[in-house]
Amino acid sequence: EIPPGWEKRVSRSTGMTYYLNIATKESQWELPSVKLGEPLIEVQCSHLLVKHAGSRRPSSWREDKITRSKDEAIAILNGYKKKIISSECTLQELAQKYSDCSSAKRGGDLGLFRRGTMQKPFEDSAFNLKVGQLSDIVDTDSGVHLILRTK
Ligand SMILES: N=C(N)NCCC[C@H](NC(=O)[C@@H]1CCC/C1=C\[C@H](COP(=O)(O)O)NC(=O)[C@@H](N)Cc1ccccc1)C(N)=O
Repeated sequence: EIPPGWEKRVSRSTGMTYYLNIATKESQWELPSVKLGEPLIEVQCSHLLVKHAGSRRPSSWREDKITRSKDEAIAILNGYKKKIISSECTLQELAQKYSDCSSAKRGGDLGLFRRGTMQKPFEDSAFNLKVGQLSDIVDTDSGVHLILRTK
């Protein structure tokens, strides 16, 4: 059957069935195969980062000197999570406006990455998400994140 995070579509021009990745809007003819039990080599994620005074680099494109407390950053991120879960906004929309990471310009998209690239708490969360699944709040030296696995 179709793995989570994908949708079956019929091409209007050819009547052929194709598969659409709900999060990345990429499409492909072949049924996306989730080879169960195979080690997951790389994933694609989008994230929303809220930095705080204790972040390793308390500065971003949004704010030159970030002084909010970690508790405040967590409260802000919980507010964003509620909006995403209620479908009021998408993570991409909120990341574009509010993420303290340079990936904000790409709706938080980090591209495909392998283990060993991101900080451990981020990697552990990302590689445990199903495609289309949103993480809990993840704490790294950069700040606090929401992660959406898109591939
Ligand atoms: N694709 C890669 N190889 N990029 C290197 C990742 C380095 C890695 N980054 C992290 O673990 C966190 C989690 C996601 C973003 C991130 C941190 C910071 C923000 O925090 P700060 O460093 O100010 O503390 N954003 C980045 O790194 C951005 N280049 C991510 C990115 C942006 C645009 C396109 C692709 C990737 C690390 N080992 O520090």
